[in-house]
Amino acid sequence: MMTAPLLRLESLSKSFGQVTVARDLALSLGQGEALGIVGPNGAGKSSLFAMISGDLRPDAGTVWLDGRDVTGAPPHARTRAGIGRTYQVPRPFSHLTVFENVLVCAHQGAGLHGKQAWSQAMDVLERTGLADLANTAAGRLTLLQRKRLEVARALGTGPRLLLLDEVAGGLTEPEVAELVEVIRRLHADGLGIVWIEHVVHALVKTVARMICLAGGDVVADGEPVAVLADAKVRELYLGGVMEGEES
Ligand SMILES: Nc1ncnc2c1ncn2[C@@H]1O[C@H](COP(=O)(O)OP(=O)(O)OP(=O)(O)O)[C@@H](O)[C@H]1O
Repeated sequence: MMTAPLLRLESLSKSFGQVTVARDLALSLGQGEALGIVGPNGAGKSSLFAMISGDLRPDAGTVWLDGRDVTGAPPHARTRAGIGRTYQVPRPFSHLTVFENVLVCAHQGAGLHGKQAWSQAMDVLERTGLADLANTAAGRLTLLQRKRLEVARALGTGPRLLLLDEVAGGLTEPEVAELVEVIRRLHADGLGIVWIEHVVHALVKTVARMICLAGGDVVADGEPVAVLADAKVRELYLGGVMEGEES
């Protein structure tokens, strides 16, 4: 029997008045695949995540997870079904510790209790390099640590599909390299990943496939190097050089 794709978007459409964020969009992601998404500001990238995670209802079209139609499912049901996401603006519980923040996600997102929730949270802290900061209040973290915590909170919900929204933004080059290592390991462990990122070179080091979104549609889809060399993609970026690509 053929395995269903991890994620399939079929004829997805969404507009806010005159602004179209998805235009009959189709996309399929295999089990354990890592996909990068680039595209100019306002291309509809975050809106796409919102439609996958259930924060935004498409006007038309279907979202399939593991062959199941989840289009009508609310966000918490999609989290239970295996979709974990980060947000561009992280909002951890700043008065809670790093461990407690992830524990809440294991409890609420994955429905785990007691020892199971504890061991899931500890495992996630190890995988994201936050174990030494387990007892630090989230409000005291540096930007890199906050970005790691955002990934950790998404992982706490026990996803099979992880949606990363610009987690490398604002970091120094060595910090980007550290984050890339964390994400590469998650992917190597079999997690399906979709990563929206303006820091293009971080994507190139992590994913084997990239798409470029513009005007609510996929304008290029393929190997990262080929997508970045695509004439349509280069035209979308002023000067033809994308942020971070030169390094
Ligand atoms: N809830 C909303 N109501 C009205 N317009 C919205 C809403 N959400 C997004 N938009 C508009 O839709 C367009 C696409 O936004 P979106 O955040 O999806 O783009 P993006 O590709 O993620 O951009 P960026 O790279 O800047 O994060 C923008 O013009 C935005 O202003």
